[in-house]
This record gives sequence, C-alpha cells and structure tokens, in this order.
Amino acid sequence: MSGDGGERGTTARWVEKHRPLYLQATRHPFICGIKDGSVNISAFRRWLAQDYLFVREFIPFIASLLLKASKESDVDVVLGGIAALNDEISWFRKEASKWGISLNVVPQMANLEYCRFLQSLALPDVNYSVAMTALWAIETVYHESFSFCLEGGSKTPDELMEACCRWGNADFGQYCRTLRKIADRCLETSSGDVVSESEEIFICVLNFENDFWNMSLSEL
Ligand SMILES: Cc1ncc(CNC=O)c(N)n1
Repeated sequence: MSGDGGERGTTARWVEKHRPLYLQATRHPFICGIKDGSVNISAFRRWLAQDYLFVREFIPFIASLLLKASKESDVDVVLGGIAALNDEISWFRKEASKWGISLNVVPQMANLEYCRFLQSLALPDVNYSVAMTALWAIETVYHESFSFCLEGGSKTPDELMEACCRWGNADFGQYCRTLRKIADRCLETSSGDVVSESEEIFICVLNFENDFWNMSLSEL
C-alpha cells in the first residue's frame, strides 16, 4: 500500500506533533456524546443550524482553491469537493425541516470568527499550499470526528446516524486522504516560510474546530 500512509508526509508529522490539539478537535465531548448516545439534542440542533451557515461560507473558500489549482488532477479533486457541497446544502435543508429547525439563525461568535478566517484564506494572494493545508485539515477533522461515532460499540442515536455517515463514510475518508497527498506534495516543494505558515494554519483550524464544538455544546 505504498503512498497510502506508507511514507510519512509533513501533515502526518504535524498530526503527531500537535496530538493533544488534534484530539481536542476530533474527540471533543460533543462528538463523544454522539458516540455514547448521551448528547443533548438541543446541542445537535444548535450545531446543525450553525454548521449550515459555516458551509455557506465554505463554498467561496473551496472555490478559491479551484482557481488556484493548476494540476489537472487537483482541479478534479477540488471540483469533486464542490459537487459534494451541493448535495450537502440540500441535506442541511432536509435535515433542518425534519427537526423543525430554522436555518435563518444568527451566527455565533465562534462561527463568525471561523468564517472570517475562511474568508482571509480565500484571498487571491494566499499561497496554494497554505490554503490546501487548511482544506485538508477542515475536512479531516470532520471525518475523524464522525467516523469515530460509527466505530463498533458506538451507541450513536439512530436519528444522528445520517449526519455521522455524511462525513464519517469511507468515500469521504478517501477524499481526505487524497487531500492529504495533495497537501504533502505541495508542502514538499514549498519554501520554509510557506511550510511554517501552513503549520500555523493547521493549528488555527484545530482551534477553530474545537471552539465550534464548544459553541454547539453551550446554551447561549
Ligand atoms: C465547522 C465545520 N468544519 C468542517 C466541516 C466539513 N466540511 C464541509 O462540510 C463542516 N461542515 N463544518
């Protein structure tokens, strides 16, 4: 299985180096609560409405990566990500109506700050390696979090399974591994400054994701 985790790339080293922060983002109490069935449904409802707003802001960010990608295979991967978001937006609307949730809500502070960060990364002068590192990290946190809720022995409530499968499924996992390979390839030929900046961005993503879960857990 060469190329599939065989040789360790830069991103794998960062995951190891920043393990506590990585676990904070991917094994958060909100996620652990889904996995053991103890989650407060009002927290899930809060997360759903806020995440819809986040995903709306995620679209221009990923579109900016489409503009920056020059390698044909990268364009295909990013385009696939955009196509998946089209389906995801429909899913949020369907899920919201199932739960009787309004998606017309005010973004909370943690969400606003994360969205502002996405907007700054979508600017034309942001380096492709930096932005690609962010995309890999953002998608991977969701995959690692929700696939954890699908592992054997999980007591994930039936009505939350769709959300967990959306980001926890094997195809999304493959998409994340493809993003990791692209990021690693980019970082390999990047300057030291760009590599440092990318590592900083990785850390920022982990912190923003942790704040996002915290926001979902906290009653206003
Ligand atoms: C806060 C956050 N982080 C990552 C994702 C996953 N990417 C697109 O759906 C998400 N939906 N929300």
